[in-house]
Amino acid sequence: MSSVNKTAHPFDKARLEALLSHRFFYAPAFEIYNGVAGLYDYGPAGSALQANIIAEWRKHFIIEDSMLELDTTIMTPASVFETSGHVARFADWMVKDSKTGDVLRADHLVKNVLEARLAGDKEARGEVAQPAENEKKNKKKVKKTAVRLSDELVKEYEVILAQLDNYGGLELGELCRKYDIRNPDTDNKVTEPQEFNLMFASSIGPTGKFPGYLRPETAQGHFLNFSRLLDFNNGRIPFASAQIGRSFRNEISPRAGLLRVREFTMAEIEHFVDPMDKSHSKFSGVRDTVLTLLDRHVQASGSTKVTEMSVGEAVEKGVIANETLGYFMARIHTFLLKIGTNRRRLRFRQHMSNEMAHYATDCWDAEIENSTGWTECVGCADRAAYDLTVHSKKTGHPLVVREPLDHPIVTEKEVPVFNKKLLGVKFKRDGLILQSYVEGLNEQDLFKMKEELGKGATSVTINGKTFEITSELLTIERKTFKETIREYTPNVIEPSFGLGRILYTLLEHSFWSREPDIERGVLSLPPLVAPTKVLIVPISAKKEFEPLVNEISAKLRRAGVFSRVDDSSVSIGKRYARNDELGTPYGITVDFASVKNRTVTLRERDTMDQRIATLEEVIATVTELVEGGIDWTEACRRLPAYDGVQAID
Ligand SMILES: Nc1ncnc2c1ncn2[C@@H]1O[C@H](COP(=O)(O)OP(=O)(O)OP(=O)(O)O)[C@@H](O)[C@H]1O
Repeated sequence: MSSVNKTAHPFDKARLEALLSHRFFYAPAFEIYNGVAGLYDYGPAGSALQANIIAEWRKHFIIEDSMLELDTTIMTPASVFETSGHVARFADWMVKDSKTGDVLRADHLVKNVLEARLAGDKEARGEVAQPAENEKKNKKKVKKTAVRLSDELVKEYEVILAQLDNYGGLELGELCRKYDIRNPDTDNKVTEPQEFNLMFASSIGPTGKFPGYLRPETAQGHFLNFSRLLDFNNGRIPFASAQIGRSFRNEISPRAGLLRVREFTMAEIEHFVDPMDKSHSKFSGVRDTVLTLLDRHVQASGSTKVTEMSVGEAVEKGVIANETLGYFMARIHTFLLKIGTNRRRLRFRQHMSNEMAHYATDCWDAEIENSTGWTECVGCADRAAYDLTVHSKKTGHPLVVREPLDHPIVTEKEVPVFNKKLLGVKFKRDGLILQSYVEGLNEQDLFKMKEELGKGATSVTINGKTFEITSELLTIERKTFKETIREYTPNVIEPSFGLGRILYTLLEHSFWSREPDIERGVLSLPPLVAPTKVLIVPISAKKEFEPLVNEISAKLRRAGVFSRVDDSSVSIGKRYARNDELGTPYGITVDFASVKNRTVTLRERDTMDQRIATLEEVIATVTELVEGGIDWTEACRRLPAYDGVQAID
């Protein structure tokens, strides 16, 4: 078996982008109308890759944990987002170039400028070599100049960068002034940060009187259907709902390809759990999963040093707030590795206190490193009872769990009992004021009143008016109550995935160029998610290959393996090179010997190793390879090597 050196050529973003565009993974939407920033169309390869990631997501999360899948509407009445807090708070801070009026996202501006200054300082100190040409191309960032900074300033910049997500508009404005942060494109000063709401506003119906928004996340659709979901789940908790669908955010300046777009596919889970018990029945199965963690205390100290820790230990030590949150972090980790994310480039970063939504109790982002730095690809938050509580309060619809108690709770209480007739006669309409006042008294005050009434009479003063109360008018009685139902609002743990970010970072992690020819790009996508699993390559387009090619296609189809035939007129080598760029892991070549002997060759993408065997053996092996039952080493053990010549008996 040949070995492969995937790092012989350093990562070259421009080459990857050219490949993705040329092979139509995705492209700017409305391109022939000059495109619109932040909107992309996926082509056949990108759509198939996304569909395969989604299919695995469904298996890994929905099927594994029997989640309840939903498909709720995108267009949402404004009242829903007023209640959820999105109308008031779903915003980013923007600044404008004081002369050109160009708009920039304030936190991104601070980050890009300070990072460029730190890089310039390193260069001035001679700590880094001049970047290679292709490294420069990888970073379409702010231009850096080799200027030496004081040690104090370096420390200050590092602390700011480690806590950037913690800053609001005021602080970002102060940073721009204090460190003279300007628009890097023009060197002009920028204005004070202003809030910009990221939701796309719309109007439902012809009157213009019914405002709506395109949803910026799928979550509200889960919360609004909570009662139905609970009912579907036979009134039992915990359970989780899941939804895969489009979301829309009017991002201020989307310039990072698929990493920041204005329309994207999300996959979200809302796990509803008892606030008194956030343990998870399957936690023991993930306890030993080791995660790379960057907790909030480390960030607060201005560092980005990560710790490797098992989920079990992190929950025990209180680093991760509870078992359910830990369970999902471990499952997210396993999912991302399964689809091909590089483990060394994956970490979980905890939100700092200001960064977290005010109602959330703990929140971790799965961040994936790529050519732009570390990018949040999955958010995993404990949203407490916030969403269900606010929607319930607004609509009057109870979004609660009612659970029969195993052991009813029996309590005794003092209860005021009025002689209603006498109350009306004596105090007329003010009687109601007195009644509600007395009913609102606590146990201790009622007890005191009872004692006084036992002596004949008492009095109370409400808003300056005194009420004389006799024991004929009011008695305080001790009554027994039996509670058989516990009613509570569940808490919600929410893993929220952005599929475009996961897909793009996966493409970066999979991309390399073959030695010695840098032009020969390869995408080493795992068979699980590769758009096409097997390429069938007849040596030429001659009619005599057709029956065998059709037979192989049909057999692979029957085995559930997605294949394509490439019988174009270019050389076999070129056809394989094209499919290496598409990430196709296996190729079956059909030649004259195949027609005669029913033997075909099987090629593996990364090593370019070739094996030879009968059509049936090759199909059985490739099916197992695609299903993940065996790896290429095992396939090599089973099938003899092909030395480049097929004997024709
Ligand atoms: N503009 C976007 N383009 C692509 N994916 C996005 C975008 N905004 C959010 N996502 C994805 O949706 C997931 C959940 O959204 P969430 O609201 O937690 O993101 P966010 O904190 O607003 O992201 P950011 O801070 O990067 O703007 C993110 O982890 C990310 O994968």
